[in-house]
Amino acid sequence: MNHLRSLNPEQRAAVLAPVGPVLVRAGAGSGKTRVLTLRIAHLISIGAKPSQILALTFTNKAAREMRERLRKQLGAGARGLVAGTFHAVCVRILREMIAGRVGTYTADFSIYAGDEQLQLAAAALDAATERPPMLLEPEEVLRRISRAKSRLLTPRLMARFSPDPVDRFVAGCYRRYQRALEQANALDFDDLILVTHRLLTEHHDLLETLQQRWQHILVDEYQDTDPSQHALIELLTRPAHGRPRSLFVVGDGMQSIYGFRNADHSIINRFADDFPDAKVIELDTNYRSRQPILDAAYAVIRHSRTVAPMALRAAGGGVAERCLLIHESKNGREEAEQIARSINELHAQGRRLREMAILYRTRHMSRTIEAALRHARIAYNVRGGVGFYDRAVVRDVLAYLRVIANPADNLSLVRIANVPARGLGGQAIAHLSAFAAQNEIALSAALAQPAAQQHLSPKAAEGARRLANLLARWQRMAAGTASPDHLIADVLEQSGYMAALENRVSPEDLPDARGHLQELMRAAEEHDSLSSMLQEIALLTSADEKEDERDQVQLLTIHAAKGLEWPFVFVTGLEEGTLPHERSIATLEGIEEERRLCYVALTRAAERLYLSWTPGRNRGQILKPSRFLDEILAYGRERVG
Ligand SMILES: Nc1ncnc2c1ncn2[C@@H]1O[C@H](COP(=O)(O)OP(=O)(O)OP(=O)(O)O)[C@@H](O)[C@H]1O
Ligand SMILES: [Mg+2]
Repeated sequence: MNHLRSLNPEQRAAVLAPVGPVLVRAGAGSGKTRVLTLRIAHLISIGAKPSQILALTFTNKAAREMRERLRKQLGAGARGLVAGTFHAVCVRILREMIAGRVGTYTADFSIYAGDEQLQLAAAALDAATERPPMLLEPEEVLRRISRAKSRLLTPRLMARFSPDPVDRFVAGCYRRYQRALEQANALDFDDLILVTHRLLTEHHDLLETLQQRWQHILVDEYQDTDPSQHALIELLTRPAHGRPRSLFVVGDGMQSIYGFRNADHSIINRFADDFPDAKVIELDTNYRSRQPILDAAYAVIRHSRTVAPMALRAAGGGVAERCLLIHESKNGREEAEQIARSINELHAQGRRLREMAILYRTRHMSRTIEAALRHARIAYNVRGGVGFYDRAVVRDVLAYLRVIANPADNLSLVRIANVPARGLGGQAIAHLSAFAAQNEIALSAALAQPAAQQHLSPKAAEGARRLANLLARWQRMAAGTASPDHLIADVLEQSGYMAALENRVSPEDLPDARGHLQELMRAAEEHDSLSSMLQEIALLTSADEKEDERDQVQLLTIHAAKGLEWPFVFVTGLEEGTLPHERSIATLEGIEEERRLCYVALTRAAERLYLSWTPGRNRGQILKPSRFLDEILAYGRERVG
């Protein structure tokens, strides 16, 4: 492999390490992802079939990039390799293996996220018979359920072993929430991991099948795995048939930023304890950033109390001037205008817009920046804005499709029951739902039952019959040869949705809404089956969206910037209350995570890092510069003085 020559000795040692548990632990930009990709090429060169390799990444985008790189290196030799997110891989496993083994689930289960989860959590909370020990919002209930799931706790274990009385109360909600999910033949995101884990611990034959299928597992961004993901990896890589555990993980404890999603950054530190024969390799040369940028990152992370900070050495010499610029503005608008000016300067010097990124702590901060960029006529792309699939009309059509694919999906049916209006108002739906619950059938099945229609108004009964007939028609189409885009066209036409679109959206949004529906059909053309289309959409996360090749400045949250790099990076909002975020300031754990987040932000830059702050971001309040900014300045003074 001639690309091995371009590696430094530690990187090469990692790529060529004997098969076994290997951890590459190293700071930002030290080539971890690159080493992981080359490790795959190495495994193939020593006889592994691509189809025996499973690469787990954090976003679909990262997975796509990995497949691209391997295609370049290995050509057709990379075919069959599975690279995907934990969730995507678990969906594949579950579609293949869940039916008949976990409750009443079938292979066509829906995946519930966001709103749908919240609705079920709210219903589970409402149905509680005991009084909660404190005022609880559905969001908080959901957070606690999610946390329990990430630790592989069932409702029973949560009720029995939680030291916290609130958690013991939530365990009851968790049980009801889970029952509602199963009735809808639906899983939430955490279930994808949890249920897969349960399936594989309870069915040894299935575990063996998968261990046979994937003999080598690699994980990027390992610091952001949660305990359930870790347990799943441990299970899948258990030594079997005399083969050693082939597990190759790369990560950086300093970049652990998904604590709010239950990631546990101590997992990476325990690797050598969990796998006593592990080989641990550290890399210390940074190939991405110039030294002053790395010094700024170190100035922040060296104060961490939870990770042992490592200083980073820049490989490249070259100019190290004007790598770090700090700017104070009067308010957020002026900060944004200053950024626009800097971008125009760089652009005038011949740099491309896509070499620049603007990072911010919270999503809403993009609004002011967007206004300034529009005003300065600078092309930009907001990653993770209101996603295409979050738009109301798109979600309506998807709800139709989900009921067609999974007739038990009650929430989706409720969404579209009266869209367009067909006499099935709130009361009719409540009545039908009660009937469905009593008879233990799905809401979609209740629609067609004469006994259920008896107590409806004639108009509602007629609406229910019509909808039931339509659903049956579409289910036949989906089971037959109709392609997903044909099916969507038929749904829009026959349901009357298209004709009634004017009632659904305001006149000025109408052209956009039509455009979105067309776009959805285009997306559908790329799939041969309804279920493959729905699956891909369910797994899109805000961090990944389609790559856009146009020359545009990239706008994104720091969280979404993980693993990426640009020559010029603007990190905005270095104020107390913004970064660190005010919500996190009160606790040590909170500040620690903000510190790591800041480290991630700073280490995205290769050539030049622009830091900005303003005391006047929030009206009626004067903000102080971020402690992280103070630390960067203090470190600079220390080194000069
Ligand atoms: N030995 C090397 N020689 C030249 N360039 C390298 C070498 N190793 C890595 N690089 C380059 O350095 C940059 C950072 O590499 P990579 O993205 O793999 O780092 P990373 O450790 O995964 O970073 P992060 O922690 O941000 O995910 C990339 O542009 C990569 O191509
Ligand atoms: Mg990486």
